[in-house]
Amino acid sequence: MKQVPHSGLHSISSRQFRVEIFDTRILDRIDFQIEKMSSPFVFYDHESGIKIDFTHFSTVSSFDDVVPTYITEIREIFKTLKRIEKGDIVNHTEKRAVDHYNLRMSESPVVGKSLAETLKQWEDVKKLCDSIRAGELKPACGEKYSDIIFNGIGGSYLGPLMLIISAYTDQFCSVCEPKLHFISNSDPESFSKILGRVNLPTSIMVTISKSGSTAETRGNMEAFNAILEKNSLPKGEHNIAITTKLSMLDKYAAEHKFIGVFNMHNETGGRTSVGSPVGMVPCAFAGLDFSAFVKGQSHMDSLTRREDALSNPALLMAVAIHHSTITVGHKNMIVLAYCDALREFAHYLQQLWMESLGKKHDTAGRVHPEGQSVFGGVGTSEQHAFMQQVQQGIHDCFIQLISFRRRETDFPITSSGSMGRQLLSFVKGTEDALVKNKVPFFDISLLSPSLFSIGMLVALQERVVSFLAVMKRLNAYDQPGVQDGKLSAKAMDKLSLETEAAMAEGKVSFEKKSAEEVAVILKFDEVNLFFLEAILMDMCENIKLEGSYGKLKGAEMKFEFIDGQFFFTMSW
Ligand SMILES: O=P(O)(O)OC[C@H]1O[C@](O)(CO)[C@@H](O)[C@@H]1O
Repeated sequence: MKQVPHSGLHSISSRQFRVEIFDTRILDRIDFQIEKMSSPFVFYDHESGIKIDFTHFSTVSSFDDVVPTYITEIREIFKTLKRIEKGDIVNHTEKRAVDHYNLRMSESPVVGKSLAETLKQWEDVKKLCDSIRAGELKPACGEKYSDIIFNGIGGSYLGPLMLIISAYTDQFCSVCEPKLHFISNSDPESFSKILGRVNLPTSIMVTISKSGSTAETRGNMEAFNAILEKNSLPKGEHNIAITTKLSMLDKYAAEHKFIGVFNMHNETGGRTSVGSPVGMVPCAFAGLDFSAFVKGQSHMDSLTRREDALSNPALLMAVAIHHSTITVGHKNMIVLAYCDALREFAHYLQQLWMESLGKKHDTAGRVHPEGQSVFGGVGTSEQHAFMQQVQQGIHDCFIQLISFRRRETDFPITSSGSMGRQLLSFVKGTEDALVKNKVPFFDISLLSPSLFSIGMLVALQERVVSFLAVMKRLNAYDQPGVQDGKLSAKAMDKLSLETEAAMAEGKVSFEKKSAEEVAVILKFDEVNLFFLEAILMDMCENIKLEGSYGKLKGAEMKFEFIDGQFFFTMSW
């Protein structure tokens, strides 16, 4: 194993590896050129200042040993990369191309999709949002719009939230004007709290949904619009939509004359949509320069498109991670970002990585379960949470540490010199402890948490995920598993409505009946008792709550728990 000194890495300005692999599948000889690397273990980009240090990714002895063993996969990676950029169908499950890289390419081969087109769309978005922010566009009451509620879930929520938190931390609601709010879940309690904070006549709900039919998002919009109606406020003035053309939401927005509709492409996946209007509109309302973000993505893409494998940062990361997972079996990745600006970054990555790489089948349709669990948060806070297990408990993970080298502000602190220097001590202190405890990690550092840097980080992770998917032979761009829960929730919705209707119809009463017996009383032929019992329990708790069981007004319901079973009583 090659020994790399703890500090003072060797400087190799230009080195060539000629690699011959005695594998009959490989017909040509491949040359790897290392140019801008100070060592095979450190990647550094002079232009942006991003540095990725693999020195302590101990499951990889050296890239010049390990990279050549993945030549077949690397060839496939570059073939796929080109097919993606050309707009070929690469998501075979959904039969569509994948265009998030094209949206930020200076010279994209796909007509109508490029960095220039994206920046043009950004100008349109900004125009509308700026006129709302400046009070040029006002609702009927004549006052300036005061509150924007972003409504979306998964990729239609995590990216926007991450961008806004990166600029304002979690204080965004009190800092931004208009005030910004997020609703994602179906959660009546948080929805009610948001409604309590906003001034309804000067509020806008921005509904973000690629499909335009996601149940939670649709439900939140419906509830908001019902409240507008109750208050005699027109829907159009208080709604903006971001969706694909002709989706259910798009049609609804046209019908109700929403003040803004911004379309995203069918080829833009939910978890990679932050570079589309999904990220633009939140940035515009928050006064953030989205163009810097997308230019950061574009710059990173130029680095991760490099075919000289050892100077392509995403390829090095993908090889290191893939090698580690197949040789040691590390299935957990912990992301620790040492900066409050990246508070939501690990959460964002969780969807990007796990929805993309957690698959049952490979691209040939064979059952071959894969996955990469992602956990994380903000360092140093997480050192006081899960780092005990990571350092000394089971060795089932590798770590990504992310930090920034330049500060805009600092405050003196006796023990460390300053607050910023204390943070650095914690980054390096953690790394030293990881080395001592033999936990592999790589360290990414950038200049400052600007939108450009965050764009680079997002694009880097997207590319690593794309590359890993090729190495693991899976489709990174579909998510059939998410569908399972969605379909079951739909079935539960149906039963819930049927139960309410059947009870209301005959003003049904019963005493001390099990869910199974209630099903017989309601004349349900085939019923999922697991669902029915949950519905009956919910009725017991909420039957009198306004807005919950409208048809059961006047009914009383209670349950008893006898000998390990629930029995229900209903009366009117
Ligand atoms: O933007 P939509 O269509 O509402 O979907 C939201 C999220 O739901 C998913 O389809 C499944 O979780 C994600 O891929 C997507 O980000």
